[in-house]
Amino acid sequence: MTQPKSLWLVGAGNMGGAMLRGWIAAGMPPSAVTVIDPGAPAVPDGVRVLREPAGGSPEVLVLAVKPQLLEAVAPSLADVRPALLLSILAGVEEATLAARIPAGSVVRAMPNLPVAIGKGVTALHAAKSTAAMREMAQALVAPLGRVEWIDSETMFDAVTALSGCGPGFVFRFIDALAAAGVSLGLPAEQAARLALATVEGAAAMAAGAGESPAVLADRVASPGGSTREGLNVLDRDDALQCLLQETLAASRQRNVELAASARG
Ligand SMILES: NC(=O)C1=CN([C@@H]2O[C@H](COP(=O)(O)OP(=O)(O)OC[C@H]3O[C@@H](n4cnc5c(N)ncnc54)[C@H](OP(=O)(O)O)[C@@H]3O)[C@@H](O)[C@H]2O)C=CC1
Ligand SMILES: O=C(O)[C@@H]1CCC=N1
Repeated sequence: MTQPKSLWLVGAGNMGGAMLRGWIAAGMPPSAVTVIDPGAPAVPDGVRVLREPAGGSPEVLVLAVKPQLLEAVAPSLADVRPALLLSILAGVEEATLAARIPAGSVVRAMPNLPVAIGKGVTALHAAKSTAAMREMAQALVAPLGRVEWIDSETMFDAVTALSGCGPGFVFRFIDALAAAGVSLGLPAEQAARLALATVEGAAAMAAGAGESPAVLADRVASPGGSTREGLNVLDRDDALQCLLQETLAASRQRNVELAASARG
C-alpha cells in the first residue's frame, strides 16, 4: 500500500480503533501513527497516543470522533495542515469539514466495523480533492476490504445506512435467528452457534457464487419443502423488504439530522 509518511487518528473508539487494527495488520508501521484521544485508548504496540495535538502536521489526518463533537474538536486542529483530511463522521458534509479544518484535500469515508479484520466496506466521496489525495485515500482503505467510490454526496447518507450501519443490522439478525431457534426448543448456546455459522456460510457462499442471492434462496427451497414455507412468511406483503426499507430510512434520516446540526 502507498503508506502515508505520518497519520494522525483523532478518536480511536469503536470505529477508529477498528481501522487502526486493520492498518497495523496490513503492515502500516506503528511508528507512522499518532492517536489523539483524551480517553487514552489501548492501541497496538508502537503507536503513539496523545490526549491532544502537540504541534506539527501529519500527512494524513483521520477524523473519527462522533459527529456531534466536530465543533468541539475543530479548534484544537485549527493550526494543523494535513495534506489529506479523511473523515469518517456520519452525515457531516465535505463543505462543513473543509470550513472547520484546514486541509489540502478532504475525502469522506464511510467504513464499517469488519474493517478490523480486513473484511469491511469503505465508501469514499471527494468532490474537490486532488487526484493524488484521492489515490492516497483509496490506498489507505484498500487493505481494509471492499472500496466503493460514491459520486454524489447526496447518496452518502444512504450508503452510510446500508453498509456503515449494516453490520449492526446483521448482528441483530443473527441474534433473532438464534432466538427463533430457542423458541422452537433448541438450547440457547447451540442455537447461537448454529445461527452464526449459518449466516457466515451463507454470506461466504453468496459472495463466491456467480448467481444472485434470490437464485441461491430458491436452491435451498426444495419444491413443496419447508424452506418455501418459511420464505413465504418473510415474503408475505413484502414483510422483510418493508422492514429493511424502514430500517435504512430511519438511519439515513438520522444522518441527515447530524449533517444539518454540524452545518450549524
Ligand atoms: N461505529 C461504527 O460502526 C461506525 C462509526 N462511524 C463514525 O465513526 C465515528 C466514531 O464513532 P464510534 O467509533 O462508534 O464512536 P466512539 O465513541 O466509540 O469513538 C469516538 C472516540 O473519540 C474519542 N474522543 C472524544 N473526544 C475526543 C477529542 N476531543 N479528541 C479526540 N478524540 C476524542 C472518544 O473517547 P471517549 O470514549 O473517552 O469519549 C472515543 O474514543 C463517528 O463519527 C461515526 O459516525 C462510521 C462508520 C461506522
Ligand atoms: O451509528 C452510527 O452513528 C455510526 C454511523 C455508521 C455506523 N455507525
